[in-house]
Amino acid sequence: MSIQDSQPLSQQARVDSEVGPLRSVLLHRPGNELKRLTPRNNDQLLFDGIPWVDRAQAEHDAFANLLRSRDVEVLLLAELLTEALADNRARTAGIYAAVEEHRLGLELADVLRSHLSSLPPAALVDVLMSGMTFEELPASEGASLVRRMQHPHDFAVAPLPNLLFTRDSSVWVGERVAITSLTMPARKRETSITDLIYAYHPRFASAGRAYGAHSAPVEGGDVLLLSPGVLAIGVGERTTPAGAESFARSVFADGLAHTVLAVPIEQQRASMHLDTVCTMVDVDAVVMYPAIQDTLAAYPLRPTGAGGLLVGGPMPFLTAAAEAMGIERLRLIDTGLDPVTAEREQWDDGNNTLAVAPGVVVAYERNVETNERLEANGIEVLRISGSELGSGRGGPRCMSCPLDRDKIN
Ligand SMILES: NC(=[NH2+])NCCC[C@H](N)C(=O)O
Repeated sequence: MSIQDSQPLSQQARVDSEVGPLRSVLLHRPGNELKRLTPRNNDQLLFDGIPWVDRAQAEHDAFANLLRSRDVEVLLLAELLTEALADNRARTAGIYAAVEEHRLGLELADVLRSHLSSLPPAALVDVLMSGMTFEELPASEGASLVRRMQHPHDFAVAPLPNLLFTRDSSVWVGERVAITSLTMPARKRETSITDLIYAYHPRFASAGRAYGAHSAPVEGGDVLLLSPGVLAIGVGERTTPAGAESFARSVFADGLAHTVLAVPIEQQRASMHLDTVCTMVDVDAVVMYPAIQDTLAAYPLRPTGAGGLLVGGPMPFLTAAAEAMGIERLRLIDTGLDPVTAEREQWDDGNNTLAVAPGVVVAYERNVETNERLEANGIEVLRISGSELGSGRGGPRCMSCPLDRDKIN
C-alpha cells in the first residue's frame, strides 16, 4: 500500500473496546531481525527458541490474510516505517535512537551515523529493525579501541526481534495513541520506531497523543479496553504500579476513561502481560487462565475531578469490571481445563485471543482444548498456526495493534 492510497486514518481512528468489529490493524511481518537469534542471545532477546524464519513468515502471512478476509485493513510496520523515513526529521530521530555512543565509542558512533544517513530508506529500515554487528560496520580510518576489541559478531546496533509484538509498543485509547514505555532492555528501542511512524507518517498526521512523555513503564499487552471509558491495566513483570498510575492520570486528564482497573499479575515470564492470562472474547465475556480465576483482583482508579485520583479496592476483578462497565455480570468463559493442560495452553498463548468482532476471535490452533471450550460457549474461533511465531511467547493479540474498531452497541 502506498501513501497515496491510504486514507487519512486519524480522522476516524478510534479504538474504545477489545471486541468492536476490527477495521484496521498494525502488524509486523517478521524479517531479518529473527535471523539474529542464536542459542547464546535468545534469552536476552526474549525468545524461547530459535524460530525457522521462512515458516514464521508463512504463518504470519496466513494471519494477515485471515484478517484481510474479514475485511480488516492490515498495515505493516516496515512499510509504514519506510514511508515515514521519507521525512528527514524521521531519519534523524531513527538514527539517533539506534546509534548508542556508550556502546560504540565516539569514533564508531560518528562513522555509523554518517553511514546510516547515506542509506536509502529501505536499507535504513533493515538496520533499524535487524541491527548491525561490529563486523558489518563500514570501514573507517580513525582509531577505535572498540573496533579492535569488540567481538565481530557482537551487536553494534541491537536487533529488535520483538517488533513482531506490535501490541506492546503503542496502544490506541479512543482517538489517541499512546507510545508506551517498554521495560525490558531488549525492547526499549522499539518505541523510537512507533513514535516516528505516528509522528511522521502522513497517515497519522493529525493523530492525537495520549500518555505524552511519561516514562514509567507501561506495555500495551497490559492494557485492556474493557468497554468505552473502562480500562484494565495489568501490573506485573512489565507495567509497574507507577506506570499504571501515570497512565490512568493521563487518560483521565484527556477525558478518555472514567475508570482504570489496576490488576496485579504474577511477576513472571509466563504471565508477563495481562493479555497472557485474560482477553475479551465478547462484549461481556472474557477467557481467562483457570489458575487465576478465583484470585484475580483489581484496584479501581477514578479521577476526583480536581486532577486527583481515588484508589479503591482491592476487590475481585470480575466484580470491579462489571461495576465499571455498567453491566450485571462480566461472563467468564470457564475453559474448565485440568491444571496441566491449562498451564501448557496458557504458556502457548491460549488465552491471548484477538477479537475481530464480538464473539469472533483469532487463536492459535495448537491450543486445542481451550479453543473447543470457547466454541462450546458460542465463540467463533478462527485458528492460525503459530509453531514458529509462538517461540517469541506471544499470540494473536500480542501480534496486533488495532488502529480502528467500529463502535459496539
Ligand atoms: N502482549 C504480549 N503478551 N506480548 C508478548 C511479548 C513477547 C516478547 N517476547 C516479550 O517477552 O516481551
